[in-house]
Amino acid sequence: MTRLRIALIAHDSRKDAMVDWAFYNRETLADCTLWATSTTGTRVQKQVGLSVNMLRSGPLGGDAQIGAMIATSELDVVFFFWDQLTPQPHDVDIRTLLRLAVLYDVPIACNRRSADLLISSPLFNNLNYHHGPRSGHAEERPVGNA
Ligand SMILES: O=C(CO)COP(=O)(O)O
Repeated sequence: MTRLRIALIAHDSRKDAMVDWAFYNRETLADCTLWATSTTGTRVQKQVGLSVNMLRSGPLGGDAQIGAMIATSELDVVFFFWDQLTPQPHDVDIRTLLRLAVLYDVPIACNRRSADLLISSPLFNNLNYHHGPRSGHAEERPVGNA
């Protein structure tokens, strides 16, 4: 079975939650290839002991790198613990990442309970297929399909 390719991202106020969540799910995550924005990834690597491929820090382009990886089918799942109460200087990059995840039908969990549901889903280990952009859109479904 090919390893799932996962991105981990957390805003500062959500990093403790990400570390806690990654620790709880460390056995599952250890079987995946992990990518992360650098501050998030450094904490997960040091505090959980998982091996993480580091991208740039979010404000320095890390979210944009993850968006580009989604567009080139290099990621299967994104866990993004997002702070909804603090303005982010790189908000435009964050929105691009979210837009591309939706466009490319890549599962993305933006809070802890969604992350819990996603990682515990019976479908989790079968997420490394890719539809390509727009495939979920009604106008591209075969005629006759509900
Ligand atoms: O800003 C981020 C996501 O938008 C996260 O970046 P860091 O992991 O480098 O803090």
